[in-house]
This record gives sequence, structure tokens and C-alpha cells, in this order.
Amino acid sequence: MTSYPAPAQRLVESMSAAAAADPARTVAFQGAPGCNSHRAALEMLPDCLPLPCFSFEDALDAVKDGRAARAIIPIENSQHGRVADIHFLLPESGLSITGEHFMEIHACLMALGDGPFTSAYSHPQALGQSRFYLRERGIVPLSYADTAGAAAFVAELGDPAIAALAPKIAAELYGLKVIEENVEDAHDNTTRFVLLAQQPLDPAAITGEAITTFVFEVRNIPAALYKALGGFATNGVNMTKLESYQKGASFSATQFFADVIGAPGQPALDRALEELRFFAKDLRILGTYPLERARG
Ligand SMILES: O=C(O)C(=O)Cc1ccccc1
Repeated sequence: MTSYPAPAQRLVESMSAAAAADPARTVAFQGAPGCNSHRAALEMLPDCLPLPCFSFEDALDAVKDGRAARAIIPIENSQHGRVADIHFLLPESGLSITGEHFMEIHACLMALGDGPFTSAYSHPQALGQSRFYLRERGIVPLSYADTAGAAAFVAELGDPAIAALAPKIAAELYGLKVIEENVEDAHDNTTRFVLLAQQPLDPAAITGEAITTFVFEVRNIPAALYKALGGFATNGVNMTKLESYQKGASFSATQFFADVIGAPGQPALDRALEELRFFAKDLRILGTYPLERARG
């Protein structure tokens, strides 16, 4: 799918051609060149060939059909929480998580004019991370598919009163002026990205600490979650993330998305997962991978 604004199109084409020549080195990301996911791909894997994809689904499809060995996807942000869709798309994709990467996110206000600005386009996460900044200045937040794409779109619109919030590099790539740097409301604003591949890592091959991500479902009856998670408490397994979301319209069951420290094959985690299987249904391990940042 090619819905990129014209100023981004040529870059997208040259990066896509380079990636097509070497899928094993290719890492798909959602967004236009210069977006945060592009930066995260290069920070985590400096030798990779980043492949821009317009939507998350396109990025996941690139891995599923072998055009990219891996995809990098933002999953959660310290300031603005869960990144929409991915908790639904990831289990559906059948891909495995093979790595994580934490990256500080800084946003720049950029535009063709010098201000004042009526509105600013960006990814909803970036808009949420700078909401107080925008509100104080009366700038209306407008959603775009990604930050760098928003910058390219603002360049294409040609209206000096419309700005974008994007990484600084996007201003250079798309010919916008940097109006102000670091406009995020919290300067330690950090996003966690995950790396996805067709094949899971072998937990036994991970040296150092590992983290395991899984999803499961419990019926909405009293104490169901308490019982399902009891084995993690009794076996001393540290759960570092637990999110819930409704599946379907009946509201009779809830799906949970969890991270725990450890790897299958370790007796404590095996016992906890066995107990979970007894009380929950549809337990699916999405991956075991090296812990990049210690929790706690
Ligand atoms: O739009 C981007 O730049 C992305 O890569 C998504 C995103 C947006 C804000 C913070 C982290 C990732």
C-alpha cells in the first residue's frame, strides 16, 4: 500500500528497493522515513535495512511473506500507555517476539512558517505525549498515521500555519523548519519496542536474563484471574506487565497480555504456566527474548 505524502515517496521507494535486495537484513517498521520506529530499528540493529510500511498490518505482512526477516513495533510508552491495536494484532499475526528495545522519544514542533500555528499533525501517541504543550498554545492536535509522515504531509499541504510533531530528522528530510525541540511533556518519555520474527528464539539459547510475553483468556467469574495468577506468586515469578482487554461483544471473557521475568524450561516459570493453563484458556506464548532493561 502506498499512501505516503509525495515528499516521502521517493525515500520510501529507495529504501524499499534496498530492502528487496536483502530480506535477511530487512526490518519492517510502520511509518515514513524518519519516524520513531525507523530510528529505533537503526538504534537496535545498526546494520539493518529498514523497510517503511504504511500500516502495522503491512509491516507484519512483510515478515509473514518473507520480504523482511523482522519487524520493529512500538508497544507501550511511559507517558501515554499502550500503543493502540498492537495487543490485538500481535497475537493474531502468528509472529514471535524475539527482542525488546527501549528508546527515549523527543518531539520537535516543525512547520513551513514561523507561527503562530492553528493545528499540529502527528501520531496519536506523540500528540498524547505533548498534550499540555499543545493545549497551552492553543494548537489543535490532529492525528496522522505516524510522526514523520505527518511532517511530510505538512510539507505537502504548504500551509505555514499548520505544524507537525516529529523527530528532528523529519524536518531535514521533508524541508520543514524546526520551531522548538523537546516539546514532549516529560523529558524521560520512553517507548518500548518489540522485534518480531517468523520463528521464536530458543529460550535455552538466551544467555543472561530473559523475559517471556504471553496472552491468555479467563472467563469473567469471581476470582478467575486470582486463581490463574496464583502460580506466579507461589513460585516467585516476577510479573512486570499485565493488561486486559475485552474480546468480542459479549463481555463474558477477558484477554490478558502479560510479561514475566524468566524463560520456559526454568522450573519456577514452568510450574506457574502449568497452573495458569489449568485456570485459563487459550494460553499463547508470544516469545521469550533477552531482557534489555532490568525491571524493578
Ligand atoms: O509515528 C512514529 O514516529 C512511530 O514510530 C510511532 C511512535 C510514535 C510516538 C512514540 C513512539 C512511536
